[in-house]
Amino acid sequence: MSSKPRGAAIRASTRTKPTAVNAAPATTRTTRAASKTEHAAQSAPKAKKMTAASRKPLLNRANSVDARSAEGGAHTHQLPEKFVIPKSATPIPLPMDTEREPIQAFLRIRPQLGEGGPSLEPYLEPISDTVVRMGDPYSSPRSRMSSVNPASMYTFSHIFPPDTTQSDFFNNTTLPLVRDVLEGQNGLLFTYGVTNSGKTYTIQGGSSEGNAGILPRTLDVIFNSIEGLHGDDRFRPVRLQGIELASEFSSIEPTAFHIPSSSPALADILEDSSSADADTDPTVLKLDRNHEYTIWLSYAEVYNEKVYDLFASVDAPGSTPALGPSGIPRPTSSFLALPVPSSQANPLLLTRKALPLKSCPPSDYGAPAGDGGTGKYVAGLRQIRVQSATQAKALLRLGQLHRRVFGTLANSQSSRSHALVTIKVLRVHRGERNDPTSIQTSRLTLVDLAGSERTKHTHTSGDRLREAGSINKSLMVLGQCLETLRANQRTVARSLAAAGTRVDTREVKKGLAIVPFRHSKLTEVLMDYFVGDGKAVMIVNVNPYDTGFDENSHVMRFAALAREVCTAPATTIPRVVPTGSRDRPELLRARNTDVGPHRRKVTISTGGPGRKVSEAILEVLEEDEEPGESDDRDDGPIDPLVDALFDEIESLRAQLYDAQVQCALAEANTREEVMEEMEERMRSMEKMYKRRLMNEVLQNERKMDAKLDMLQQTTFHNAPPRRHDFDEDDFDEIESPSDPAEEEDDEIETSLREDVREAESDVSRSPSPLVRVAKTKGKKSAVHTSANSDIESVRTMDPASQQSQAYFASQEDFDDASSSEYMTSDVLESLPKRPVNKSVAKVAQVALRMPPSPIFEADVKAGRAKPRLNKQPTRSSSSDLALVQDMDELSLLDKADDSTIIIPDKKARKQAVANGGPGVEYVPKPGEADAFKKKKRQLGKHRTVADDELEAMVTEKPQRQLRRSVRH
Ligand SMILES: Nc1ncnc2c1ncn2[C@@H]1O[C@H](COP(=O)(O)OP(=O)(O)OP(=O)(O)O)[C@@H](O)[C@H]1O
Repeated sequence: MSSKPRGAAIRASTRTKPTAVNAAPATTRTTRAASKTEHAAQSAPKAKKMTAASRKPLLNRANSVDARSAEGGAHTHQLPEKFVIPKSATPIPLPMDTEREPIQAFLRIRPQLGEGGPSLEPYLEPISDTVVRMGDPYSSPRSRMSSVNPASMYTFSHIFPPDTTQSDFFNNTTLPLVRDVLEGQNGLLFTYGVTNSGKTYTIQGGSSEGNAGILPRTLDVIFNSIEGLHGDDRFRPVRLQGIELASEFSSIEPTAFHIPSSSPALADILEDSSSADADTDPTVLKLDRNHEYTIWLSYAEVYNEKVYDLFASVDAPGSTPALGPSGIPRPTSSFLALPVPSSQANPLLLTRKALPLKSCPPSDYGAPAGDGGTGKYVAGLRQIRVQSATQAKALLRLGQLHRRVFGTLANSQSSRSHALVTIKVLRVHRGERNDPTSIQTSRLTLVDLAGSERTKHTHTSGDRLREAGSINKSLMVLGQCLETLRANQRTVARSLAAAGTRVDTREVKKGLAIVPFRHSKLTEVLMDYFVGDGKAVMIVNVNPYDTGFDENSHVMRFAALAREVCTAPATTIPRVVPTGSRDRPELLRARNTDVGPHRRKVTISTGGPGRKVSEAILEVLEEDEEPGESDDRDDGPIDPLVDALFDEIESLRAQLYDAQVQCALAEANTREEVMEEMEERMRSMEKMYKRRLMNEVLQNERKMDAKLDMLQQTTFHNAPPRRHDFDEDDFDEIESPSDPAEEEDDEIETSLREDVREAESDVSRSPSPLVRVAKTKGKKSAVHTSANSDIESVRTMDPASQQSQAYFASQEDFDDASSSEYMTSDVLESLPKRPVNKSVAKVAQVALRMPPSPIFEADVKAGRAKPRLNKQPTRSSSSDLALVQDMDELSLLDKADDSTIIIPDKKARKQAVANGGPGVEYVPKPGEADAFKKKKRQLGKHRTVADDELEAMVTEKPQRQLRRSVRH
């Protein structure tokens, strides 16, 4: 074992050289790091040489904005105004600490994709390149449901607008970490955000050219940079930091690929040709060429609070090589090579085993035995050596396929597990390649966290609910760890400030809170990055058009919290688990509710444009880690009570969700019932109004017919109208609905009765000849007086009324019965009030244009009546008179008119004479026919005479007949 602190010295000398990319921040950092490492080199004990990532004080790095602008400014596209980031006048100061480095939080805003929805307003507005304002678009004033302030400001290390290219994003967030890992430092990068916010796109990238994410770019840059510097694989990494002699299966050679069987295999179904190498990143970092590098990959997922190896089934070397559809050699997997069963009855059973977490032995860190390690490793996680970026990408694709197989296929586009890709770099000086103690180990872990959505937005149940619960729990624990770390760091800072340089660190540490890393597998795996050394970068992905404003606000608050946490040497102290809590079985039971293998069926269905649609039914068996396999040594703070409380929170969350679902269902049911009731009501109302309308139409028709009859009688009949023709019974007949079904509806009946009452009052108000007949029976002496007064009143009327009055008055003069009061002005006035009256009014108007009856004319000629027509001449009074004369002749000559019938009216005459009292007798006028014309009664025949028909009948027919008579 060499006693020279060569590793540190070489690192220092390497890092003084500026790299080709991102030179400015590298220079700044290198200078300080060099002096620190030189100092460390002098004091570092020999044993520390095994520790690849020696604890170096990290400095706050320059924000990547400068680098970005130095590269010529990537954001040349036209952005929506909201996303044009103004140059910040006052840069937001990041917390500076020479001993610690805060977690860097970058915000990436997802663009609005053509998702078919309306163009929405984003609720994020960048104020500067580090500050963003977030305002709830749905709450002004503040929404009842929203638990966050309507508008909040959040500060990030840098904000990347929606049009940031993958290349820019990588250069400014991940490239410094890649350089660090190649230089021996650990790094952690994790994406955080709600579902569909672009986390996977950021890590893995899109399918089109130039859209490769930070993971493939990282691999490209690493292999570009170590070109010609590959080491051998005599040693391999174990655990977190350890190294051991490599076994023969630790790497996959290009020749180790084999051709799959001829029957369709899972791989054929799952293979996504779009994920082929679309593009590669050409960036090359300048490295110390005295070193050799070997790169190792591991791929784990944390699903339902269990850790699984996504490379678990990758085939060992010696298999037949295989080529993927894109022509790129690919590793194979015993799972994916399995042929898909043709029958659905026998699903393909895949089994995988959860891996336990164990504490790293102190020797891995070069610490003396008895000292606790700072981190945990996944026991049994395969670490595979890769020799090219292509090979590494193919291997990762394989892991991704495994993730898909075991993931939620129903939710295949969404990550339901946390995926952790760890790239381990073993670096050794060429001159010391045989000395395992001189090998440096560093690792970069890229984590694609599952979406932090709330269950209520994803309508999850069953397995999905379980997944969501696990995701939320792990993220919640992560947040609480960060919160506790921040609080502890503040406590330490306050103690240091208060006590000056002389402070008992043991006393300070006693006052620190326990960081609850062990309450979630995710935080347990990542613990080393937070309490050990290295650098952590958090990428916050946000979709500002997403409906989950509240969830995004929580993400932003989480980011704000993370930015205040510094990654530093452990601030936690090992605590002995309280003995009492171990004896509390209910707490332990609460913690181990998920014990036992979990079985679920998965249907994989793929296809699409240009691809065959295939389906495979799998049964997935997820076995737990062996009891006792997990490292439960009291090397870290753990309190079962806290664990139980976390579980309680989860179960309460599930209950809350259930309650919300119940509420939503109840609300939906109530809405549906109300809707149905409303619809039923609407239907019955519609029915009722239809019936009512029909009744009204029928009623109007009857009324019109009755009034037509009445008009006909009063126009052509010289005898007093018979009560039978239009009396109360007729109205009763009109009133009472003929259809018994109509009586069902009380409302209609009431309405009808009102209508009829109105109609009755109309009728009673109108001086109907029939009514008057009833009233004036035996009052013949008054007839002429009344007639005279009416004649006088005509003079004061308007021309139209005068015309009607004149006509009826002349009729009255002519009639010897009490027909003196026909339709007077008040009747006509009342006509337009109701539909029935409108019709009657029309009839009346037509009747006004009718020629006077021949009987009336006879009276006129005999000088017994003075026609008002002469007194009140109308437009065509002379022609009317001529027409009347002609009609007189015509009616006498042509008795075969089919529209009228001649009936003797002896009875009516007799009645008139009888009514006239003693001494009254009927004197026929010269030429007067002993008959009257009566229009055929149409009432009972259900035939309605249209207005125009009636008019034609009344006006045109006589003219036609007149012409005929002239011809004769
Ligand atoms: N910056 C971007 N530019 C273009 N498209 C993007 C961008 N970010 C995300 N997308 C697209 O948005 C969709 C959702 O992204 P992605 O799957 O990465 O979300 P996610 O946060 O990983 O979701 P989940 O947590 O459910 O896995 C994808 O179709 C992706 O291609």
